[in-house]
Amino acid sequence: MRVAISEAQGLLCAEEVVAERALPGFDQAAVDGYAVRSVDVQAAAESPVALPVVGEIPAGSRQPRRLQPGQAVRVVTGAPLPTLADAVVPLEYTDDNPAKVTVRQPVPSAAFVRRTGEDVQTGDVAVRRGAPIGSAQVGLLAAVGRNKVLVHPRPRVSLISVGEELVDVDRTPGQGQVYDVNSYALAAAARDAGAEVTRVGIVSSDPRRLREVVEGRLLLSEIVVIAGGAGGSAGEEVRRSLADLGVLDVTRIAMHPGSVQGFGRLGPDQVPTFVLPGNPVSALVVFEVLVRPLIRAALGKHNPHRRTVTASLLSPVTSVKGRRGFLRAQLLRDPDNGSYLVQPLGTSGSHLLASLAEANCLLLVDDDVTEVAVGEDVRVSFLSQRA
Ligand SMILES: Nc1nc2c(c(=O)[nH]1)N[C@H]1C(S)=C(S)[C@@H](COP(=O)(O)OP(=O)(O)OC[C@H]3O[C@@H](n4cnc5c(N)ncnc54)[C@H](O)[C@@H]3O)O[C@H]1N2
Ligand code: MOO
Repeated sequence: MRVAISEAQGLLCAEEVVAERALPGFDQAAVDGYAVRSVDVQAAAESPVALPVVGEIPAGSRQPRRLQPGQAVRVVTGAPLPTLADAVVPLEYTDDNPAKVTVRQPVPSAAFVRRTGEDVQTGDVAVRRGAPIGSAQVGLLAAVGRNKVLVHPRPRVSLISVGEELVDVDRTPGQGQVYDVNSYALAAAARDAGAEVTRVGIVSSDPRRLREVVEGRLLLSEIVVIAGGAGGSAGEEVRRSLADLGVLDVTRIAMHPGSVQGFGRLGPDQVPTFVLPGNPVSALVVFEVLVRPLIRAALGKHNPHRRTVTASLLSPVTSVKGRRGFLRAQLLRDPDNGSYLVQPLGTSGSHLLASLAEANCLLLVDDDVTEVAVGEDVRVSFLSQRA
């Protein structure tokens, strides 16, 4: 997608931006002073040299100027250098006399001159394909005269919560009702991953209503996420109501938390659609493990995965046999030698959200491992710590 450079910040460049003009675009003064031929001021090493001043060139001057041997022209920073001049004498080396300037110190050729193309030459790649566009890249694009740039756009992600027990945080929950956590938490996670987010909120699991909402979102999304209604009879209902939009496979995945999940490619554009488990921790962890990398890949990230490190375990952990564990934990640094240590938070309940809020990493346990002892090395995946 081509966007205005003012909209490109935070995205990855999707083209090799070749400079069609040099930067600087012309030889120019780097300081306020006097443009001269350097040979004419060489003698200032022994005694001051006086040169007649034949004019002044402001920045942005369009008039071509020419210097005769033995003359000086007053210039300001950024002013085009007159032809024949090969150096600028800074004001500080002169008496700044506007009629006849006295130069007290010589300058070598090319001194205090910004040369054409010394920053970027015509034909150079100013911004590489895959480069993150930050303030410096936006500046460089402007400097080489580009007002638009090809980027990987933010994928549009829609987040829907289903569950008859849910109420929005704006309402007062009745007996047996709970606040909708997932659409808010997942919207935040999707935004953090770099997506453009639509939080649809709670949608009734009435089959026609759910189908209608999902069908609408499929037309406006690159990814659709439905949280809740993965397992049991509710899951069956969700699957049935979306059946004519495409194949949605609801199954068990060998991970904990978050075993029951669904995935399909729905609608005319085969939009990846996830059905995440309803338990808030499970929903966030499955999003982290399966949905986030898809968003990162869509953004053009070379490696869409989180950074992982090896850390030494501070308390023993147990994990469910036959399922890959993603345990909430705190990653620390050993104050003595800086090595990584990891403190598991000791909770595995998928409804215990406060412990996920405490965590800054997920401790990864292979599916064939059920126990890990203190002091053993484990793999740890970072979580976002951005406020
Ligand atoms: N007989 C079995 N029952 C369950 C199993 C199982 O293997 N056998 N697995 C449990 C696990 S683990 C999960 S996870 C859920 C998956 O089923 P659903 O995706 O249909 O989840 P729900 O039943 O709708 O909800 C589970 C739990 O989470 C609460 N929830 C749901 N949505 C939200 C939301 N948006 N905000 C806050 N809380 C939410 C919901 O109230 C439930 O307490 O199945 C288990 N049962
Ligand atoms: O599927 Mo559940 O998510 O393990 O909590």
